[in-house]
Amino acid sequence: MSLIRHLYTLWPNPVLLLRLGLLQAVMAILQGALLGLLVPILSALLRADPDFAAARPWLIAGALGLLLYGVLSVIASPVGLAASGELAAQLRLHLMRHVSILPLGWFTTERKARLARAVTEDVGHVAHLAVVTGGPAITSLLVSATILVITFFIDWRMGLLFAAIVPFACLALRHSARIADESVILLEVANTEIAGRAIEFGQAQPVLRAAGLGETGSDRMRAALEDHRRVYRHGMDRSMTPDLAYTALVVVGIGAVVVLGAYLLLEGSNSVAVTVALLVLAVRFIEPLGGLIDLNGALREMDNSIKRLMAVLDTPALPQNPNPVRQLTDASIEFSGVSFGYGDKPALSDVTFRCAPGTTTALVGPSGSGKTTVIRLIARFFDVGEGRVSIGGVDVRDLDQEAMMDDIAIIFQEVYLFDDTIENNLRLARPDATADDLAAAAKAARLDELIARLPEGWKTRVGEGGAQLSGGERQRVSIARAFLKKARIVLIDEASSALDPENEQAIAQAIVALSSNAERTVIVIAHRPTTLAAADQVVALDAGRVAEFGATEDLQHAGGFFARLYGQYAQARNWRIAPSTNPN
Ligand SMILES: Nc1ncnc2c1ncn2[C@@H]1O[C@H](COP(=O)(O)OP(=O)(O)OP(=O)(O)O)[C@@H](O)[C@H]1O
Repeated sequence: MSLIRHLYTLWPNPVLLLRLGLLQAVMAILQGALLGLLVPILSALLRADPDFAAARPWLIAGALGLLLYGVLSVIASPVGLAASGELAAQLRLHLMRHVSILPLGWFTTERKARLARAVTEDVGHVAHLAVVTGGPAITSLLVSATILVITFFIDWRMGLLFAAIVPFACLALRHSARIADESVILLEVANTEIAGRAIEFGQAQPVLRAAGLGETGSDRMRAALEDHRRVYRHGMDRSMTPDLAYTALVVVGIGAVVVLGAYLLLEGSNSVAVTVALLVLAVRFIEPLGGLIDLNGALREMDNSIKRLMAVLDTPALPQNPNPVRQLTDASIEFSGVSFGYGDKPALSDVTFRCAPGTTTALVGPSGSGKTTVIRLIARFFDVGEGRVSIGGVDVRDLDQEAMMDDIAIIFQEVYLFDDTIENNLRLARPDATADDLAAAAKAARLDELIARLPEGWKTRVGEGGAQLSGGERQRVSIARAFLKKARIVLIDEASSALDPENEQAIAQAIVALSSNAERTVIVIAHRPTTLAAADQVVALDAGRVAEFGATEDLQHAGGFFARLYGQYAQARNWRIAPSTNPN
Protein backbone atom coordinates (compact mmCIF):
# COMPACT_ATOMS: atom_id res chain seq x y z
CA MET A 1 0.00 0.00 0.00
CA SER A 2 2.75 2.41 0.96
CA LEU A 3 4.31 1.62 -2.40
CA ILE A 4 1.18 2.74 -4.23
CA ARG A 5 0.90 5.86 -2.04
CA HIS A 6 4.53 6.72 -2.76
CA LEU A 7 4.00 6.16 -6.47
CA TYR A 8 1.17 8.66 -6.47
CA THR A 9 2.99 11.26 -4.39
CA LEU A 10 6.04 10.90 -6.57
CA TRP A 11 4.38 12.02 -9.78
CA PRO A 12 3.30 15.61 -10.03
CA ASN A 13 0.59 14.53 -12.46
CA PRO A 14 -0.52 11.01 -11.55
CA VAL A 15 -3.56 11.01 -13.90
CA LEU A 16 -1.73 8.79 -16.36
CA LEU A 17 -0.96 6.26 -13.67
CA LEU A 18 -4.55 6.42 -12.43
CA ARG A 19 -5.88 5.79 -15.94
CA LEU A 20 -3.56 2.85 -16.38
CA GLY A 21 -4.51 1.44 -12.98
CA LEU A 22 -8.21 1.78 -13.83
CA LEU A 23 -7.68 -0.02 -17.14
CA GLN A 24 -5.91 -2.87 -15.36
CA ALA A 25 -8.64 -2.99 -12.70
CA VAL A 26 -11.43 -3.20 -15.28
CA MET A 27 -9.57 -6.01 -17.06
CA ALA A 28 -9.05 -7.91 -13.82
CA ILE A 29 -12.71 -7.62 -12.74
CA LEU A 30 -13.77 -8.63 -16.25
CA GLN A 31 -11.52 -11.69 -16.04
CA GLY A 32 -13.10 -12.75 -12.71
CA ALA A 33 -16.63 -12.11 -13.99
CA LEU A 34 -15.97 -14.15 -17.16
CA LEU A 35 -14.92 -17.07 -14.96
CA GLY A 36 -18.13 -16.60 -12.95
CA LEU A 37 -20.11 -17.13 -16.19
CA LEU A 38 -18.88 -20.71 -16.13
CA VAL A 39 -21.51 -21.54 -13.50
CA PRO A 40 -24.69 -20.83 -15.54
CA ILE A 41 -23.05 -22.06 -18.75
CA LEU A 42 -21.87 -25.36 -17.28
CA SER A 43 -25.12 -25.76 -15.33
CA ALA A 44 -27.08 -25.49 -18.59
CA LEU A 45 -24.78 -27.71 -20.62
CA LEU A 46 -23.44 -30.32 -18.20
CA ARG A 47 -26.58 -32.36 -17.85
CA ALA A 48 -28.18 -35.36 -19.48
CA ASP A 49 -30.30 -33.11 -21.75
CA PRO A 50 -28.16 -30.01 -22.40
CA ASP A 51 -30.27 -26.84 -22.49
CA PHE A 52 -28.64 -24.71 -25.20
CA ALA A 53 -31.37 -22.08 -25.06
CA ALA A 54 -30.62 -21.40 -21.38
CA ALA A 55 -26.86 -21.29 -22.05
CA ARG A 56 -27.14 -18.97 -25.07
CA PRO A 57 -27.47 -15.57 -23.29
CA TRP A 58 -24.53 -16.47 -21.01
CA LEU A 59 -22.46 -17.65 -23.96
CA ILE A 60 -23.21 -14.40 -25.80
CA ALA A 61 -22.33 -12.40 -22.68
CA GLY A 62 -19.12 -14.42 -22.37
CA ALA A 63 -18.21 -13.84 -26.03
CA LEU A 64 -18.84 -10.09 -25.70
CA GLY A 65 -16.85 -10.05 -22.46
CA LEU A 66 -13.96 -11.83 -24.15
CA LEU A 67 -14.09 -9.40 -27.06
CA LEU A 68 -14.03 -6.45 -24.66
CA TYR A 69 -11.14 -8.07 -22.77
CA GLY A 70 -9.26 -8.53 -26.05
CA VAL A 71 -9.82 -4.89 -27.03
CA LEU A 72 -8.71 -3.65 -23.59
CA SER A 73 -5.58 -5.84 -23.76
CA VAL A 74 -4.68 -4.37 -27.14
CA ILE A 75 -5.18 -0.85 -25.76
CA ALA A 76 -3.34 -1.57 -22.49
CA SER A 77 -0.02 -2.40 -24.07
CA PRO A 78 0.64 0.90 -25.97
CA VAL A 79 -1.00 2.90 -23.17
CA GLY A 80 1.39 1.22 -20.74
CA LEU A 81 4.43 1.96 -22.88
CA ALA A 82 3.39 5.56 -23.46
CA ALA A 83 2.66 5.95 -19.75
CA SER A 84 6.07 4.58 -18.82
CA GLY A 85 7.83 7.11 -21.07
CA GLU A 86 5.62 9.99 -19.96
CA LEU A 87 5.96 9.12 -16.28
CA ALA A 88 9.76 8.97 -16.59
CA ALA A 89 9.80 12.37 -18.31
CA GLN A 90 7.49 13.90 -15.67
CA LEU A 91 9.52 12.51 -12.83
CA ARG A 92 12.84 13.68 -14.29
CA LEU A 93 11.43 17.19 -14.71
CA HIS A 94 10.08 17.11 -11.16
CA LEU A 95 13.49 16.01 -9.84
CA MET A 96 15.41 18.62 -11.83
CA ARG A 97 13.03 21.39 -10.69
CA HIS A 98 13.50 20.36 -7.09
CA VAL A 99 17.27 20.09 -7.41
CA SER A 100 17.42 23.54 -8.99
CA ILE A 101 16.13 25.11 -5.75
CA LEU A 102 18.37 23.11 -3.42
CA PRO A 103 21.17 25.03 -1.69
CA LEU A 104 24.37 24.89 -3.74
CA GLY A 105 26.09 23.41 -0.70
CA TRP A 106 24.01 20.25 -1.21
CA PHE A 107 25.99 19.33 -4.32
CA THR A 108 28.83 17.29 -2.88
CA THR A 109 30.53 14.70 -5.10
CA GLU A 110 28.64 11.89 -3.40
CA ARG A 111 25.28 13.61 -3.75
CA LYS A 112 25.96 14.45 -7.39
CA ALA A 113 26.59 10.74 -8.02
CA ARG A 114 23.35 9.93 -6.16
CA LEU A 115 21.47 12.48 -8.23
CA ALA A 116 22.87 11.03 -11.47
CA ARG A 117 21.70 7.59 -10.39
CA ALA A 118 18.27 8.93 -9.39
CA VAL A 119 17.75 10.74 -12.70
CA THR A 120 18.87 7.85 -14.89
CA GLU A 121 18.54 4.45 -13.26
CA ASP A 122 15.95 5.02 -10.53
CA VAL A 123 13.52 7.07 -12.61
CA GLY A 124 13.75 4.53 -15.44
CA HIS A 125 13.24 1.67 -13.01
CA VAL A 126 10.25 3.18 -11.27
CA ALA A 127 8.48 4.30 -14.45
CA HIS A 128 9.08 0.98 -16.17
CA LEU A 129 8.20 -1.15 -13.17
CA ALA A 130 5.12 0.91 -12.29
CA VAL A 131 3.74 -0.23 -15.64
CA VAL A 132 5.34 -3.65 -16.09
CA THR A 133 5.00 -4.77 -12.47
CA GLY A 134 2.26 -2.54 -11.13
CA GLY A 135 -0.25 -3.63 -13.81
CA PRO A 136 0.09 -7.38 -13.21
CA ALA A 137 0.17 -6.81 -9.43
CA ILE A 138 -3.18 -4.96 -9.58
CA THR A 139 -4.57 -7.62 -11.92
CA SER A 140 -3.47 -10.47 -9.65
CA LEU A 141 -5.04 -8.91 -6.58
CA LEU A 142 -8.30 -7.92 -8.27
CA VAL A 143 -8.80 -11.19 -10.12
CA SER A 144 -8.57 -13.05 -6.80
CA ALA A 145 -10.83 -10.51 -5.06
CA THR A 146 -13.47 -10.72 -7.82
CA ILE A 147 -13.39 -14.52 -7.75
CA LEU A 148 -13.80 -14.48 -3.96
CA VAL A 149 -16.94 -12.33 -4.21
CA ILE A 150 -18.40 -14.43 -7.06
CA THR A 151 -17.72 -17.65 -5.14
CA PHE A 152 -19.68 -16.33 -2.15
CA PHE A 153 -22.64 -15.85 -4.49
CA ILE A 154 -22.31 -19.38 -5.89
CA ASP A 155 -21.79 -21.17 -2.58
CA TRP A 156 -21.12 -19.35 0.68
CA ARG A 157 -19.37 -22.36 2.26
CA MET A 158 -16.84 -22.47 -0.56
CA GLY A 159 -16.61 -18.69 -0.30
CA LEU A 160 -15.65 -19.04 3.36
CA LEU A 161 -12.97 -21.60 2.50
CA PHE A 162 -11.50 -19.22 -0.12
CA ALA A 163 -11.56 -16.43 2.46
CA ALA A 164 -9.77 -18.69 4.96
CA ILE A 165 -6.95 -19.19 2.41
CA VAL A 166 -6.32 -15.40 2.25
CA PRO A 167 -4.35 -14.99 5.54
CA PHE A 168 -2.15 -17.96 4.62
CA ALA A 169 -1.59 -16.41 1.19
CA CYS A 170 -0.53 -13.16 2.92
CA LEU A 171 1.92 -15.09 5.09
CA ALA A 172 3.38 -16.84 2.04
CA LEU A 173 3.72 -13.46 0.30
CA ARG A 174 5.47 -11.92 3.31
CA HIS A 175 7.82 -14.86 3.46
CA SER A 176 8.79 -14.56 -0.19
CA ALA A 177 9.05 -10.77 0.14
CA ARG A 178 11.60 -11.24 2.93
CA ILE A 179 13.69 -13.55 0.77
CA ALA A 180 13.50 -11.08 -2.13
CA ASP A 181 14.46 -8.25 0.24
CA GLU A 182 17.51 -10.07 1.51
CA SER A 183 18.76 -10.83 -2.00
CA VAL A 184 18.11 -7.29 -3.24
CA ILE A 185 19.91 -5.72 -0.25
CA LEU A 186 22.88 -8.08 -0.55
CA LEU A 187 23.14 -7.45 -4.27
CA GLU A 188 22.81 -3.70 -3.75
CA VAL A 189 25.70 -3.72 -1.25
CA ALA A 190 27.80 -5.86 -3.60
CA ASN A 191 26.94 -3.55 -6.54
CA THR A 192 27.89 -0.40 -4.61
CA GLU A 193 31.13 -2.01 -3.50
CA ILE A 194 32.02 -3.11 -7.02
CA ALA A 195 31.15 0.33 -8.45
CA GLY A 196 33.41 2.00 -5.87
CA ARG A 197 36.23 -0.44 -6.59
CA ALA A 198 35.80 0.08 -10.35
CA ILE A 199 36.18 3.88 -9.94
CA GLU A 200 39.20 3.31 -7.71
CA PHE A 201 40.56 0.83 -10.24
CA GLY A 202 40.28 3.46 -12.98
CA GLN A 203 41.82 6.23 -10.89
CA ALA A 204 44.63 3.99 -9.63
CA GLN A 205 45.67 2.74 -13.08
CA PRO A 206 48.98 4.67 -13.12
CA VAL A 207 49.94 3.23 -9.71
CA LEU A 208 48.72 -0.28 -10.57
CA ARG A 209 50.55 -0.32 -13.90
CA ALA A 210 53.72 0.91 -12.27
CA ALA A 211 53.37 -2.08 -9.91
CA GLY A 212 52.69 -4.42 -12.87
CA LEU A 213 49.08 -4.94 -11.77
CA GLY A 214 47.37 -2.98 -14.55
CA GLU A 215 45.43 -5.93 -15.93
CA THR A 216 44.73 -7.99 -12.87
CA GLY A 217 43.93 -5.07 -10.62
CA SER A 218 44.27 -4.64 -6.92
CA ASP A 219 43.44 -7.25 -4.29
CA ARG A 220 40.48 -5.10 -3.25
CA MET A 221 39.11 -5.11 -6.80
CA ARG A 222 39.51 -8.87 -7.09
CA ALA A 223 37.87 -9.41 -3.69
CA ALA A 224 34.93 -7.18 -4.71
CA LEU A 225 34.48 -9.11 -7.97
CA GLU A 226 34.57 -12.42 -6.13
CA ASP A 227 32.14 -11.12 -3.52
CA HIS A 228 29.75 -9.88 -6.20
CA ARG A 229 29.85 -13.26 -7.95
CA ARG A 230 29.18 -15.09 -4.68
CA VAL A 231 26.28 -12.82 -3.67
CA TYR A 232 24.79 -13.02 -7.15
CA ARG A 233 24.98 -16.84 -7.14
CA HIS A 234 23.50 -16.96 -3.65
CA GLY A 235 20.61 -14.68 -4.68
CA MET A 236 19.97 -16.71 -7.83
CA ASP A 237 20.07 -19.98 -5.87
CA ARG A 238 17.59 -18.64 -3.37
CA SER A 239 15.19 -17.39 -6.01
CA MET A 240 15.45 -20.69 -7.93
CA THR A 241 14.67 -22.80 -4.88
CA PRO A 242 11.00 -23.77 -5.15
CA ASP A 243 9.11 -21.63 -2.72
CA LEU A 244 7.89 -24.16 -0.19
CA ALA A 245 5.40 -21.81 1.37
CA TYR A 246 3.66 -21.28 -1.95
CA THR A 247 3.76 -24.99 -2.86
CA ALA A 248 2.27 -25.91 0.51
CA LEU A 249 -0.47 -23.35 0.05
CA VAL A 250 -1.37 -24.67 -3.40
CA VAL A 251 -1.41 -28.30 -2.22
CA VAL A 252 -3.35 -27.67 1.00
CA GLY A 253 -5.65 -25.00 -0.51
CA ILE A 254 -6.64 -26.94 -3.64
CA GLY A 255 -6.84 -30.14 -1.57
CA ALA A 256 -9.30 -28.51 0.84
CA VAL A 257 -11.36 -27.15 -2.09
CA VAL A 258 -11.55 -30.63 -3.66
CA VAL A 259 -12.61 -32.20 -0.33
CA LEU A 260 -15.29 -29.55 0.34
CA GLY A 261 -16.44 -29.62 -3.32
CA ALA A 262 -16.80 -33.42 -3.22
CA TYR A 263 -18.66 -33.25 0.10
CA LEU A 264 -21.13 -30.63 -1.22
CA LEU A 265 -21.63 -32.66 -4.41
CA LEU A 266 -22.26 -35.94 -2.58
CA GLU A 267 -24.49 -34.20 -0.05
CA GLY A 268 -26.55 -32.96 -3.00
CA SER A 269 -26.08 -29.20 -2.37
CA ASN A 270 -24.20 -28.63 -5.61
CA SER A 271 -24.49 -30.07 -9.09
CA VAL A 272 -21.52 -31.47 -11.03
CA ALA A 273 -21.49 -28.32 -13.15
CA VAL A 274 -21.23 -26.04 -10.13
CA THR A 275 -18.55 -28.26 -8.59
CA VAL A 276 -16.44 -28.13 -11.78
CA ALA A 277 -16.89 -24.34 -12.00
CA LEU A 278 -15.86 -23.97 -8.34
CA LEU A 279 -12.72 -26.02 -8.94
CA VAL A 280 -11.77 -23.82 -11.91
CA LEU A 281 -12.41 -20.73 -9.80
CA ALA A 282 -10.27 -22.16 -6.99
CA VAL A 283 -7.32 -22.66 -9.34
CA ARG A 284 -7.66 -19.11 -10.73
CA PHE A 285 -8.06 -17.79 -7.17
CA ILE A 286 -4.77 -19.26 -5.91
CA GLU A 287 -2.75 -18.91 -9.13
CA PRO A 288 -2.28 -15.09 -9.06
CA LEU A 289 -0.52 -15.51 -5.73
CA GLY A 290 2.27 -17.31 -7.57
CA GLY A 291 2.42 -14.35 -9.94
CA LEU A 292 2.64 -11.92 -7.01
CA ILE A 293 5.48 -13.93 -5.49
CA ASP A 294 7.33 -13.74 -8.80
CA LEU A 295 6.75 -9.99 -8.86
CA ASN A 296 8.07 -9.57 -5.32
CA GLY A 297 11.69 -9.06 -6.31
CA ALA A 298 10.75 -6.41 -8.88
CA LEU A 299 8.40 -4.69 -6.40
CA ARG A 300 11.20 -4.56 -3.81
CA GLU A 301 13.57 -3.07 -6.35
CA MET A 302 10.96 -0.51 -7.25
CA ASP A 303 10.45 0.28 -3.57
CA ASN A 304 14.20 0.85 -3.13
CA SER A 305 14.35 3.10 -6.18
CA ILE A 306 11.35 5.05 -4.87
CA LYS A 307 13.06 5.51 -1.50
CA ARG A 308 16.18 6.89 -3.20
CA LEU A 309 14.07 9.29 -5.28
CA MET A 310 12.11 10.39 -2.21
CA ALA A 311 15.39 11.05 -0.37
CA VAL A 312 16.31 13.61 -3.06
CA LEU A 313 12.81 15.06 -3.30
CA ASP A 314 12.50 15.34 0.50
CA THR A 315 15.69 17.40 0.78
CA PRO A 316 14.42 20.81 1.88
CA ALA A 317 15.28 23.93 -0.07
CA LEU A 318 16.59 26.92 1.89
CA PRO A 319 13.73 28.96 3.37
CA GLN A 320 12.62 31.81 1.12
CA ASN A 321 11.30 35.16 2.24
CA PRO A 322 7.81 35.45 0.72
CA ASN A 323 8.48 39.11 -0.10
CA PRO A 324 12.15 39.11 -1.03
CA VAL A 325 14.20 42.18 -1.92
CA ARG A 326 14.66 42.03 -5.70
CA GLN A 327 17.15 44.82 -6.27
CA LEU A 328 20.56 45.30 -4.67
CA THR A 329 21.03 48.87 -3.55
CA ASP A 330 24.80 48.56 -3.58
CA ALA A 331 27.43 45.86 -3.83
CA SER A 332 28.74 46.02 -0.28
CA ILE A 333 29.24 42.75 1.59
CA GLU A 334 29.11 42.42 5.33
CA PHE A 335 29.62 39.59 7.81
CA SER A 336 28.29 40.36 11.30
CA GLY A 337 29.11 37.84 14.03
CA VAL A 338 28.81 34.92 11.64
CA SER A 339 29.23 31.39 12.96
CA PHE A 340 28.72 28.33 10.81
CA GLY A 341 29.52 24.64 10.97
CA TYR A 342 29.23 21.63 8.68
CA GLY A 343 27.08 19.42 10.87
CA ASP A 344 28.66 19.52 14.33
CA LYS A 345 32.02 20.65 12.98
CA PRO A 346 32.50 24.41 13.37
CA ALA A 347 34.02 26.09 10.31
CA LEU A 348 33.56 29.81 11.12
CA SER A 349 33.22 31.46 14.54
CA ASP A 350 32.07 35.01 15.12
CA VAL A 351 33.38 36.35 11.80
CA THR A 352 32.87 40.07 11.27
CA PHE A 353 34.15 42.23 8.40
CA ARG A 354 32.81 44.63 5.79
CA CYS A 355 33.74 45.14 2.14
CA ALA A 356 32.71 48.53 0.77
CA PRO A 357 31.26 48.62 -2.76
CA GLY A 358 33.94 48.63 -5.44
CA THR A 359 36.72 47.35 -3.18
CA THR A 360 38.79 44.18 -3.41
CA THR A 361 39.21 42.01 -0.35
CA ALA A 362 41.75 39.20 -0.14
CA LEU A 363 40.87 36.23 2.02
CA VAL A 364 43.96 34.53 3.35
CA GLY A 365 44.69 31.85 5.89
CA PRO A 366 46.04 28.35 6.24
CA SER A 367 44.27 25.39 4.65
CA GLY A 368 41.00 24.62 6.43
CA SER A 369 40.78 28.08 8.02
CA GLY A 370 37.36 28.74 6.43
CA LYS A 371 38.12 30.84 3.32
CA THR A 372 35.96 28.77 0.95
CA THR A 373 33.19 28.71 3.54
CA VAL A 374 33.11 32.54 3.57
CA ILE A 375 32.60 32.54 -0.23
CA ARG A 376 29.90 29.85 0.05
CA LEU A 377 27.98 31.82 2.67
CA ILE A 378 27.98 34.98 0.53
CA ALA A 379 26.44 33.06 -2.39
CA ARG A 380 24.09 31.33 0.09
CA PHE A 381 25.27 27.80 -0.56
CA PHE A 382 24.24 27.38 3.08
CA ASP A 383 22.56 29.54 5.70
CA VAL A 384 24.61 30.82 8.62
CA GLY A 385 24.20 29.27 12.06
CA GLU A 386 24.48 32.61 13.87
CA GLY A 387 24.89 36.23 12.83
CA ARG A 388 24.14 37.50 9.34
CA VAL A 389 25.66 37.90 5.93
CA SER A 390 24.35 40.89 4.03
CA ILE A 391 24.75 42.27 0.55
CA GLY A 392 23.89 45.93 0.01
CA GLY A 393 22.77 46.04 3.65
CA VAL A 394 20.15 43.28 3.13
CA ASP A 395 20.42 39.87 4.78
CA VAL A 396 21.05 37.33 1.97
CA ARG A 397 18.14 35.30 3.38
CA ASP A 398 15.83 38.17 2.44
CA LEU A 399 17.20 38.61 -1.06
CA ASP A 400 15.55 37.13 -4.12
CA GLN A 401 17.88 34.26 -5.04
CA GLU A 402 17.69 34.79 -8.79
CA ALA A 403 18.23 38.53 -8.55
CA MET A 404 21.14 37.95 -6.18
CA MET A 405 22.83 35.39 -8.43
CA ASP A 406 22.38 37.77 -11.38
CA ASP A 407 24.72 40.12 -9.57
CA ILE A 408 27.25 37.54 -8.45
CA ALA A 409 29.90 35.73 -10.48
CA ILE A 410 31.90 32.95 -8.89
CA ILE A 411 35.22 31.77 -10.25
CA PHE A 412 36.10 28.43 -8.72
CA GLN A 413 39.48 26.71 -8.83
CA GLU A 414 37.88 23.82 -10.67
CA VAL A 415 35.85 25.25 -13.53
CA TYR A 416 33.16 23.16 -15.19
CA LEU A 417 32.50 23.85 -18.87
CA PHE A 418 29.71 22.35 -20.95
CA ASP A 419 30.53 20.14 -23.89
CA ASP A 420 29.87 22.97 -26.33
CA THR A 421 31.75 25.72 -28.13
CA ILE A 422 33.78 28.34 -26.25
CA GLU A 423 31.31 30.94 -27.47
CA ASN A 424 28.29 29.14 -26.04
CA ASN A 425 30.10 28.47 -22.79
CA LEU A 426 30.69 32.18 -22.47
CA ARG A 427 27.17 33.14 -23.53
CA LEU A 428 25.84 31.23 -20.57
CA ALA A 429 26.77 34.31 -18.54
CA ARG A 430 24.73 36.62 -20.80
CA PRO A 431 22.73 34.95 -23.58
CA ASP A 432 22.02 38.26 -25.37
CA ALA A 433 25.67 39.36 -25.50
CA THR A 434 26.79 40.86 -28.82
CA ALA A 435 29.95 39.79 -30.66
CA ASP A 436 31.62 42.98 -29.35
CA ASP A 437 30.64 42.14 -25.76
CA LEU A 438 32.12 38.68 -26.19
CA ALA A 439 35.32 40.03 -27.70
CA ALA A 440 35.72 42.60 -24.90
CA ALA A 441 35.19 40.00 -22.18
CA ALA A 442 37.64 37.60 -23.86
CA LYS A 443 40.24 40.36 -24.12
CA ALA A 444 39.85 41.36 -20.48
CA ALA A 445 40.28 37.73 -19.39
CA ARG A 446 43.19 37.29 -21.83
CA LEU A 447 41.15 34.55 -23.45
CA ASP A 448 41.52 36.19 -26.86
CA GLU A 449 45.09 34.90 -27.18
CA LEU A 450 43.87 31.36 -26.62
CA ILE A 451 40.93 31.69 -29.02
CA ALA A 452 43.25 33.07 -31.72
CA ARG A 453 45.39 29.93 -31.43
CA LEU A 454 42.51 27.44 -31.58
CA PRO A 455 41.79 25.98 -35.05
CA GLU A 456 38.10 26.86 -34.98
CA GLY A 457 38.40 29.94 -32.79
CA TRP A 458 35.18 30.78 -30.95
CA LYS A 459 33.50 27.71 -32.43
CA THR A 460 35.99 25.27 -30.89
CA ARG A 461 34.27 22.66 -28.77
CA VAL A 462 35.77 22.28 -25.34
CA GLY A 463 34.84 18.63 -24.68
CA GLU A 464 33.02 17.13 -21.73
CA GLY A 465 33.57 19.28 -18.64
CA GLY A 466 36.01 21.36 -20.72
CA ALA A 467 38.49 18.49 -20.95
CA GLN A 468 40.06 19.87 -24.17
CA LEU A 469 41.36 22.88 -22.23
CA SER A 470 43.91 23.02 -19.43
CA GLY A 471 42.85 23.97 -15.89
CA GLY A 472 44.28 27.48 -16.31
CA GLU A 473 42.52 27.94 -19.66
CA ARG A 474 39.21 26.85 -18.16
CA GLN A 475 39.69 29.39 -15.40
CA ARG A 476 40.25 32.08 -18.04
CA VAL A 477 36.90 31.14 -19.62
CA SER A 478 35.32 31.45 -16.18
CA ILE A 479 36.90 34.90 -15.67
CA ALA A 480 35.65 35.97 -19.10
CA ARG A 481 32.14 34.89 -18.03
CA ALA A 482 32.43 37.14 -14.97
CA PHE A 483 33.43 40.10 -17.19
CA LEU A 484 30.59 39.35 -19.62
CA LYS A 485 28.01 39.01 -16.88
CA LYS A 486 28.89 42.49 -15.59
CA ALA A 487 28.30 41.07 -12.13
CA ARG A 488 28.75 43.68 -9.42
CA ILE A 489 30.12 41.08 -7.04
CA VAL A 490 32.84 38.62 -8.05
CA LEU A 491 33.96 35.82 -5.76
CA ILE A 492 37.22 34.16 -6.75
CA ASP A 493 39.00 31.08 -5.48
CA GLU A 494 42.39 31.61 -7.02
CA ALA A 495 44.20 28.46 -8.19
CA SER A 496 46.49 27.39 -5.37
CA SER A 497 48.51 24.98 -7.49
CA ALA A 498 51.23 26.01 -9.89
CA LEU A 499 50.13 26.95 -13.40
CA ASP A 500 52.24 27.24 -16.52
CA PRO A 501 53.80 30.71 -16.83
CA GLU A 502 51.40 31.88 -19.56
CA ASN A 503 48.22 30.98 -17.69
CA GLU A 504 49.71 32.20 -14.43
CA GLN A 505 50.41 35.63 -15.86
CA ALA A 506 47.15 35.84 -17.81
CA ILE A 507 45.02 34.92 -14.80
CA ALA A 508 46.89 37.23 -12.44
CA GLN A 509 46.38 40.14 -14.85
CA ALA A 510 42.73 39.26 -15.38
CA ILE A 511 42.08 39.18 -11.64
CA VAL A 512 43.79 42.53 -11.22
CA ALA A 513 41.64 43.86 -14.09
CA LEU A 514 38.47 42.54 -12.39
CA SER A 515 39.53 44.22 -9.15
CA SER A 516 40.37 47.55 -10.72
CA ASN A 517 36.78 48.29 -11.73
CA ALA A 518 35.40 50.80 -9.24
CA GLU A 519 31.88 49.37 -9.63
CA ARG A 520 32.82 45.84 -8.71
CA THR A 521 33.26 44.33 -5.28
CA VAL A 522 35.72 41.47 -5.42
CA ILE A 523 36.48 38.91 -2.74
CA VAL A 524 39.35 36.68 -3.65
CA ILE A 525 40.89 33.71 -1.86
CA ALA A 526 44.39 34.84 -2.68
CA HIS A 527 47.42 32.62 -3.03
CA ARG A 528 49.66 34.90 -5.06
CA PRO A 529 51.49 38.09 -4.05
CA THR A 530 50.25 39.92 -7.19
CA THR A 531 46.66 39.26 -6.20
CA LEU A 532 47.37 40.32 -2.63
CA ALA A 533 49.00 43.48 -3.87
CA ALA A 534 45.84 44.32 -5.87
CA ALA A 535 43.62 43.98 -2.79
CA ASP A 536 42.48 47.01 -0.83
CA GLN A 537 42.04 45.06 2.35
CA VAL A 538 42.74 41.63 3.80
CA VAL A 539 40.72 39.29 5.98
CA ALA A 540 43.16 36.82 7.52
CA LEU A 541 41.43 33.74 8.88
CA ASP A 542 42.83 31.26 11.35
CA ALA A 543 40.82 28.20 12.44
CA GLY A 544 37.55 29.84 11.44
CA ARG A 545 38.20 33.13 13.25
CA VAL A 546 39.28 36.49 11.92
CA ALA A 547 42.90 36.74 13.02
CA GLU A 548 43.46 40.11 11.34
CA PHE A 549 41.42 42.52 9.25
CA GLY A 550 42.64 45.73 7.69
CA ALA A 551 44.23 47.52 4.75
CA THR A 552 46.73 45.31 2.93
CA GLU A 553 49.67 47.68 3.35
CA ASP A 554 48.99 48.27 7.02
CA LEU A 555 48.88 44.57 7.78
CA GLN A 556 51.98 43.93 5.71
CA HIS A 557 53.91 46.36 7.85
CA ALA A 558 52.32 45.35 11.12
CA GLY A 559 54.47 42.21 11.28
CA GLY A 560 51.63 40.04 12.55
CA PHE A 561 49.75 36.99 11.29
CA PHE A 562 49.24 38.30 7.75
CA ALA A 563 52.82 39.54 7.36
CA ARG A 564 54.11 36.07 8.25
CA LEU A 565 51.61 34.43 5.87
CA TYR A 566 52.53 36.86 3.09
CA GLY A 567 56.17 35.93 3.56
CA GLN A 568 55.26 32.25 3.25
CA TYR A 569 53.24 32.85 0.06
CA ALA A 570 56.09 34.77 -1.51
CA GLN A 571 58.56 32.09 -0.48
CA ALA A 572 56.35 29.29 -1.82
CA ARG A 573 55.97 31.13 -5.07
CA ASN A 574 59.73 31.61 -5.45
CA TRP A 575 60.18 27.98 -4.64
CA ARG A 576 57.71 27.04 -7.36
CA ILE A 577 59.22 29.36 -9.90
CA ALA A 578 62.77 28.41 -9.12
CA PRO A 579 62.84 25.03 -10.93
CA SER A 580 61.47 26.49 -14.16
CA THR A 581 64.09 29.25 -14.17
CA ASN A 582 66.86 26.89 -13.28
CA PRO A 583 68.89 26.20 -16.44
CA ASN A 584 69.66 22.68 -15.20
N1 LIG B 1 31.31 20.25 2.59
C1 LIG B 1 31.93 20.13 3.75
N2 LIG B 1 31.53 19.23 4.67
C2 LIG B 1 32.12 19.11 5.86
N3 LIG B 1 33.18 19.85 6.26
C3 LIG B 1 33.65 20.76 5.39
C4 LIG B 1 33.06 20.95 4.12
N4 LIG B 1 33.74 21.92 3.46
C5 LIG B 1 34.70 22.32 4.32
N5 LIG B 1 34.65 21.63 5.47
C6 LIG B 1 35.51 21.82 6.65
O1 LIG B 1 35.34 23.15 7.12
C7 LIG B 1 36.58 23.75 7.47
C8 LIG B 1 36.83 25.00 6.64
O2 LIG B 1 36.97 24.58 5.29
P1 LIG B 1 37.20 25.58 4.08
O3 LIG B 1 37.13 24.76 2.83
O4 LIG B 1 36.28 26.73 4.21
O5 LIG B 1 38.68 26.04 4.35
P2 LIG B 1 39.69 26.75 3.36
O6 LIG B 1 40.40 27.77 4.18
O7 LIG B 1 39.01 27.21 2.14
O8 LIG B 1 40.68 25.54 3.02
P3 LIG B 1 41.54 25.31 1.68
O9 LIG B 1 42.50 26.45 1.56
O10 LIG B 1 42.26 24.02 1.95
O11 LIG B 1 40.57 25.22 0.55
C9 LIG B 1 37.62 22.67 7.27
O12 LIG B 1 37.85 22.06 8.52
C10 LIG B 1 36.98 21.69 6.32
O13 LIG B 1 37.44 20.38 6.56
